[in-house]
Amino acid sequence: MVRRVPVVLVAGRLGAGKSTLVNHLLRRADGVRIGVVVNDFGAIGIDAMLVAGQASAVTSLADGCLCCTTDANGLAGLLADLTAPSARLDLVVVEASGLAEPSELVRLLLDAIAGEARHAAYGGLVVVVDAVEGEPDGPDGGVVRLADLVVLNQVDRVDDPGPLLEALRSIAPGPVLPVVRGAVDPALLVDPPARRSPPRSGQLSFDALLREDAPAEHAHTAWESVAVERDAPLDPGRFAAFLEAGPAGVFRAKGVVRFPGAAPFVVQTVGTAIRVRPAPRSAAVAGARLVFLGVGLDAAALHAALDACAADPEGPEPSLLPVMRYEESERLDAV
Ligand SMILES: Nc1nc2c(ncn2[C@@H]2O[C@H](COP(=O)(O)OP(=O)(O)OP(=O)(O)O)[C@@H](O)[C@H]2O)c(=O)[nH]1
Repeated sequence: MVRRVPVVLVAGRLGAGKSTLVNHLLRRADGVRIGVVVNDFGAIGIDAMLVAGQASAVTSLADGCLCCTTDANGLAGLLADLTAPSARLDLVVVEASGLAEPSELVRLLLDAIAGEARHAAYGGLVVVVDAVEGEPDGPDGGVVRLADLVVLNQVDRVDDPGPLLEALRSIAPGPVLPVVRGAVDPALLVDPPARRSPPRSGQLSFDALLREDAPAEHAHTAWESVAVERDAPLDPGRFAAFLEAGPAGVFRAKGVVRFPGAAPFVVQTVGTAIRVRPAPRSAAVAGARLVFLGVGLDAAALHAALDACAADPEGPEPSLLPVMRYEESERLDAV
């Protein structure tokens, strides 16, 4: 089965806690092999030094701001190396300098995925906001509006993070996670090895996700998952519109979906980034099996939304175009 390695961008202003978050991910990796690209502004490479020794692979772009790196041998080349099957990494985290422009970083990453870094997948833009300094109406507001996941860090340093949390939730398109010392569970970003496909060929990891759905075991972990199954095919247009709208609180979604008159598709989303590919033969579904990961999920609303995506059983076969727009190329070697 084709395997792509998610690449997560971690941005946020100076001192927000990006390095702390990356280090937390590395410490909590629990078997997940993480590669880190650190973008230090200036040639000293302090941040790279601070994460070195914990990551499976650490690479530093010490020559300046990551968003200025546009040559093919820059970010794209690095990501191509780190996500190659031979590197055997599960996740790559790019820690941007506090000076990098996140929208440019996302563009660079997507260009890299479309080009040289063909084994990479978009893993999301994580924006770290400092609970003391963060002002959604200030400079952070613009970045927060782009984030697939907002991490409200340093909540231990304020008496009541509630108002800022509410303000961020009102402008962020994705979930907002309040944490101390960047304590984000890596399982929110990537499937942990124990939950990945077992050796039996073709079985999909979301099966394991359904089984091992127990995020509450970690006190600091505030994310949750909701599984939705449907017996009847979905309408491609309605389902695509549902994903494009970005269901409230959802950071990642994955599963298998069937549309009228077509073989099943594997669907994966990070924020509003959607990827679709034909499902392996073993993934037989009559309608849909989906798992949503996020913060503050409304299970009833997700179930109702999927109900509203049902195809009209009496109607003509709908066009697959709204979904096929998101089909990823199958030019990868099977790995
Ligand atoms: N009290 C408290 N301190 C924190 C927390 N998170 C990070 N810090 C501290 O805040 C300072 C800045 O954290 P970093 O992780 O270096 O921030 P950064 O965003 O990587 O900073 P730059 O690399 O300069 O952009 C460090 O001294 C951390 O130890 C937190 O949740 N609570």
